[in-house]
Amino acid sequence: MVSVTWTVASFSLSPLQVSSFLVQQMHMSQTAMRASHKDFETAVNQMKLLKKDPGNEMKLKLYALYKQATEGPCNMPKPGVLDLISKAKWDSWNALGSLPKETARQNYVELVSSLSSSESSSQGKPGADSKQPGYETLVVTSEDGITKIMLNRPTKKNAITTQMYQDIVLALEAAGKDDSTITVLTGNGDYYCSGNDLNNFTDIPPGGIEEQAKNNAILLRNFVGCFIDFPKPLVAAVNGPAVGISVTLLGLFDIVYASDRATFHTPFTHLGQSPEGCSSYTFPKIMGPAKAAEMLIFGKKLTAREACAQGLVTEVFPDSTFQKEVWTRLKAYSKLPPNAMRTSKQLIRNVEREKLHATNSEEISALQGRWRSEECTNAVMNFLSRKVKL
Ligand SMILES: CCCC/C=C/CC(=O)SCCNC(=O)CCNC(=O)[C@H](O)C(C)(C)COP(=O)(O)OP(=O)(O)OC[C@H]1O[C@@H](n2cnc3c(N)ncnc32)[C@H](O)[C@@H]1OP(=O)(O)O
Repeated sequence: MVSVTWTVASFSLSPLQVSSFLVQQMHMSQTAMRASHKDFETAVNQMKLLKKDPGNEMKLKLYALYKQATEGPCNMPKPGVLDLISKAKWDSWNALGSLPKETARQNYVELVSSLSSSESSSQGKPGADSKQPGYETLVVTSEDGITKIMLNRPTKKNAITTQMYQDIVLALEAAGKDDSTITVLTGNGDYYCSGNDLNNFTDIPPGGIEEQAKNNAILLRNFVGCFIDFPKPLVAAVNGPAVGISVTLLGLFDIVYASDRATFHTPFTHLGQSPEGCSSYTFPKIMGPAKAAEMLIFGKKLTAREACAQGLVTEVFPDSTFQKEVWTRLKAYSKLPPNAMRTSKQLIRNVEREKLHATNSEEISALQGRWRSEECTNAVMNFLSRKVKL
């Protein structure tokens, strides 16, 4: 797939953010010393050396300032509303109005300089997203008969990128074949997972939204299929709030342990979308049709205790002792005879395996329609431009 992105001084831009910051930029440096063309060139090169992605909002600001500094006020026709990326670029640049080129240059230089210094001062600090060799955004460890797959984008609430869907599939395939007896999925940081990374929708291939919907459908079918067919006991350690697909998938796990800080939220309607992860089948079966409808159609958010009362969660632990209690329990389970555990899991799953795959297919064809809809496009745009927070 060729992703439609912008490259400004080595960073690809794929966001939707129209920030009032851009307007503030117009006034920010009017009294500051003017940056020379050489300072500007140095800043452009400095951007190439940054190790950390500065985030979509910042990339948009830089894009707009760069264009203003090099070409002057926005002179392009306004793109159509469905051309999300071009529209966001246009909005950002256009918001700079008649900001003089020299001021834009100065603001660009200051912004890059602040990025460089915050990067050098935060190097090695805990809490930042870190990359493990092999996987971009997962940490996979195997110990005491347990393979742990940890989502590792804490600064983005562990939102699942396209790459991450593929990495999770690879990690599950490997875990299914390794020596461990139990596999655990969990999140790093304060969130378990905030669901699909909504920026995935801005990565538009040459064939446009149609092709994007087809690619997402293939990705999702394979991803959910892996959970349906996972051969060993699969446990979710829900360490914090869970949103979207990270909630719906829970119906395919064998055990779900949750911190009492966790919440369970499936805002599909708000996003102009429909349920996935086989939840249109598993949720009514687990909690009854009325409770399932309130979650899946109306986006009702459940606390951990409510989710437990409704059968989606196996057990809730106080957040302060969550890790200790869960891992002690799992270590004991991992010593049980592995083949007997696998056989029992397979027997339970075989009863409804076909039904689950059929549900997965049906949900995905409904979603393909949703992804092409204006309701979905507008909702995603709203989130990415921060007009609403779910
Ligand atoms: C291709 C297969 C498709 C499968 C479809 C699946 C359906 C779903 O999963 S639907 C659910 C999608 N998820 C959401 O709608 C959640 C969106 N996020 C939020 O509402 C909020 O971020 C939050 C409630 C999760 C957290 O709010 P909080 O104020 O605590 O933190 P923020 O400042 O908003 O987040 C920090 C940082 O993380 C970015 N981020 C968080 N979640 C997502 C996400 N799902 N997609 C993209 N980005 C996300 C957020 O933008 C912030 O980034 P910046 O620091 O760069 O602003």
